[in-house]
Amino acid sequence: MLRIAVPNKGSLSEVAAEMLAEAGYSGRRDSRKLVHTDSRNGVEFFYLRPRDIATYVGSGALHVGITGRDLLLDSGSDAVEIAALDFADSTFRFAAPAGGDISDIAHLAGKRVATSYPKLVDDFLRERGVEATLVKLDGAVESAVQLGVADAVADVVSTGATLRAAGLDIFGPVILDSTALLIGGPTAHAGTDRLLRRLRGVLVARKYAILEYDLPIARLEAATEIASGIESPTVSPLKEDGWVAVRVMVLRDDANDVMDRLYDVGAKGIFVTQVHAARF
Ligand SMILES: Nc1ncnc2c1ncn2[C@@H]1O[C@H](COP(=O)(O)OP(=O)(O)OP(=O)(O)O)[C@@H](O)[C@H]1O
Ligand SMILES: O=P(O)(O)OC[C@H]1O[C@H](OP(=O)(O)OP(=O)(O)O)[C@H](O)[C@@H]1O
Ligand SMILES: [Mg+2]
Repeated sequence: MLRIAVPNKGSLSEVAAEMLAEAGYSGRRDSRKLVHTDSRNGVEFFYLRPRDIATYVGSGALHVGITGRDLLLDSGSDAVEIAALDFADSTFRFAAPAGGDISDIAHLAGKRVATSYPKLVDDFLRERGVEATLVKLDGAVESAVQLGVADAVADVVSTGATLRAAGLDIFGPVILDSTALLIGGPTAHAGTDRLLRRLRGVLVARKYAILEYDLPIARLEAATEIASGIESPTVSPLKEDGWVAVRVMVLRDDANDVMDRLYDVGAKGIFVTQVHAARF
């Protein structure tokens, strides 16, 4: 069985569970359950704290796992990235009181920096020769400055709303661009490729739609320039002479714009349908 580590709590857990369900796996029904076997698909899910997932996978106890790049790097584990999963995008940044005297990483020398990701921050500052004191907190790091336990923070930033509310401004270089990942470790398993193909299928199904239209064959070049598809459009003859039916994948976000442009080059009966699952 392929042994997969999945987040049991926090912002990654729900999206990861949805993605696995869309990929055809069964999941736990009871949120207190720590292990779930999907025997039909030959996989066993272990529900673990996101922060611990890289440790389990890096040690070889579990074959693969879903976690954030920031958590992977902070763990110091030997686990490696297999694929990005297109959710939980964030940046990892320094922030300090707006209008204060810390606006560059050099200003952190001798200061206290609060973070939940001490290895990530320590590695970053050490490489740049900045000696600061790290204050390790579990969460809600943005409050550390107001509460007087730190002079600056290093934390996950998505919209920036949490920092703004705490009166903090981002400064310095981006420490890391993070996203949710499928990670792997030293224990290879033949089932990993199938899992990856399924997860990629979910990403494609979420991102793309199927566009179909009829077109005078003479306009085919112009139309395929507008929508060229992932590989190549499928072109079938229509009963009416000189016309073809075209089927092509388009980015969902572009679908309406592409439809307008195809209409302008003479396409008729243009419609878009949703992709429910895909394999590439
Ligand atoms: N607001 C956010 N937007 C995008 N990704 C986020 C956000 N907050 C946390 N993450 C990502 O989620 C992962 C952190 O997982 P974690 O379980 O700590 O989430 P959490 O929601 O902070 O949970 P907890 O409340 O237990 O701290 C990291 O990879 C981090 O980059
Ligand atoms: O830039 P924003 O969109 O405001 O999001 C960033 C915030 O989201 C996460 O907090 P979370 O809710 O996970 O709380 P935590 O700090 O206790 O982990 C993260 O740690 C930041 O605090
Ligand atoms: Mg958090």
